[in-house]
Amino acid sequence: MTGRLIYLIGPSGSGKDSLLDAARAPLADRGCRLVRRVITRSAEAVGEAAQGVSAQQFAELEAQGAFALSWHANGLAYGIPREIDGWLAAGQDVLVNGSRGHLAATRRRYPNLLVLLLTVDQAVLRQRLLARRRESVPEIEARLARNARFSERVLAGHDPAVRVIDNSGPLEHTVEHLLACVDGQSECA
Ligand SMILES: Nc1ncnc2c1ncn2[C@@H]1O[C@H](COP(=O)(O)OP(=O)(O)O)[C@@H](O)[C@H]1O
Ligand SMILES: O=P(O)(O)OC[C@H]1O[C@H](OP(=O)(O)OP(=O)(O)O)[C@H](O)[C@@H]1O
Repeated sequence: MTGRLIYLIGPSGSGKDSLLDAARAPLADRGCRLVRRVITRSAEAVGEAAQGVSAQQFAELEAQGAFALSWHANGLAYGIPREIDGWLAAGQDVLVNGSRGHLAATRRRYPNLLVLLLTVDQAVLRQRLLARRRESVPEIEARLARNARFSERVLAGHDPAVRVIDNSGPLEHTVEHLLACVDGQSECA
């Protein structure tokens, strides 16, 4: 049996990286793999266990077929290494930090996708992005503006394959909710 691709999406600053970091050990206990993304972001700014590459290196990797999924957003290019297909074929679940903008394309390639949508109160979101200090203030404003294109469209569908996880409260609660979703428990709304 093939594994499930679990696609974690949500606004910039909603806590995707923090959640994946905090859930790393319990996910590993469940045999769920996390994949290291390839991003055209400078190594100092990466802030997650990602491989930083130049735009040219990214294009070369993409042309070589190194990515199972890739997209452009926020002035950056992001790639999900093709090794996830081997893990899925071997029956392992794989959780990736995904893109709302690339959701439809990801679904076409992985129809049985489980989508986890991480949300956070809008005011909290701005504060968290500013406190993170990874982007400049104009870049943060651009990321906040990008949200308007997605959140309602994704939520409005009432799609049972999209599970909503709120991260406005303590991260430990969000980790529990994530694990309940991965375990397929009914309290994962
Ligand atoms: N539940 C939480 N409570 C308080 N701060 C959080 C919580 N989750 C994430 N953060 C903080 O919010 C900021 C954005 O989180 P991050 O994981 O980088 O989000 P994303 O990867 O979705 O952009 C980081 O500074 C992080 O430490
Ligand atoms: O289509 P969207 O849902 O807007 O997502 C676009 C990209 O932005 C996020 O990455 P990035 O690590 O740059 O930002 P984040 O950590 O602040 O979410 C997310 O993981 C996607 O790769």
